[in-house]
Amino acid sequence: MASIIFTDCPMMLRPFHLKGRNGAFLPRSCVVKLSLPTTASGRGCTLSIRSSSPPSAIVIDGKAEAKKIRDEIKTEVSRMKESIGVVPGLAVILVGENEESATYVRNKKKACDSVGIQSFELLLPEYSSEEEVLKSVSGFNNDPCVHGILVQLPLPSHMDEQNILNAVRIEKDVDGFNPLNIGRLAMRGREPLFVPCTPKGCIELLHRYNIGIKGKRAVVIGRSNIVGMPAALLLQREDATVSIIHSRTNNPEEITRQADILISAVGKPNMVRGSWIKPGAVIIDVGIKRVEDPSAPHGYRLVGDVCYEEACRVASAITPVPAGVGPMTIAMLLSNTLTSAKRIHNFFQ
Ligand SMILES: Nc1nc2c(c(=O)[nH]1)N[C@@H](CN(C=O)c1ccc(C(=O)N[C@@H](CCC(=O)O)C(=O)O)cc1)CN2
Ligand SMILES: [Mg+2]
Repeated sequence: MASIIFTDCPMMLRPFHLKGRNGAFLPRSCVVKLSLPTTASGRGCTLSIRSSSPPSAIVIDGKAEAKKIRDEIKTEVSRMKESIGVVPGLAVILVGENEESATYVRNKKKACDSVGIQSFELLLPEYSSEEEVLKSVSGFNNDPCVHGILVQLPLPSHMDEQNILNAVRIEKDVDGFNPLNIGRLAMRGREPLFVPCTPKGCIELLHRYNIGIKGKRAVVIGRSNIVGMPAALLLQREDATVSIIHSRTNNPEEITRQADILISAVGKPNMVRGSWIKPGAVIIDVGIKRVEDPSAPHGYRLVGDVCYEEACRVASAITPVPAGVGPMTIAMLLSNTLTSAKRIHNFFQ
């Protein structure tokens, strides 16, 4: 069998233009073996191409970073338990039967279990009144075993979400959604007690990959209270020059093309095309949507806001969907809960 190796591929063949047997794009640096049909002499031929491809984006592995953070938290939780006999506790309130929310709540409970944080789950029916939810929040506010309280969003439409988030004691507001915490995040010289988990996870990923923020041009797509707005505030606190794009922004691609750091959090699959991205930019994709795919295990695939294959060719680094920002959200929730327990019990050794 013949084997030809090109060390400097003349065709500029980029491995990520090729798909492997499982249909996934091949990684940047790999050896590609091409099997050619059997020749008249009865001997087949394999071409091995070692590609010297131009750089493609580094994949920011949120799942791996989240695992490292969970391991650190687990150590701290057991140290706290051994030293002062306190186990951090997280209360999660889920109202209604939203299937995705139920999955996130289950995942949060599993994550708590995995690091030794005690979790208290309260499932309320869809038709609960706002007063019932407020009463539950108040119960957890006064429960000494609970150091963090989280109301899973979205809430059913008959409830005033803000009223309920306002009721969470700021010392236990591990989601960072209480207006006092958000207000402090927006003010120079003030520190919030907690920062919302998803934006905090985005910034943590940038730090962990040594991606500088100071002086950079950052663009955030989306202005939600949960992600877009706090992400913009956080980037600003890190001395980036920040622009926010929203549904009324004209020609968003002209603005995104100026971004050194682009965070997208709108939930519109593949909205951000390769042509929207400045070469070498860092892309943090917070969007996550289920897209029907009969060939996928559950009949759907998770797709981000950013057209991943196109972006990989332009950006210097990118978070995948799934396994990018999502796992960091839960890791930051555990981290906030531990911080809260330490603060409440003055455990600073
Ligand atoms: N009270 C809150 N409600 C909501 C928040 C929040 O931070 N606090 N954020 C989102 C949902 N969310 C957490 O609640 C969340 C979303 C996604 C993930 C995640 O790990 N995603 C995985 C894929 C998971 C899957 O298979 O479906 C990934 O991206 O890899 C975690 C948490 C809205 N509500
Ligand atoms: Mg979040």
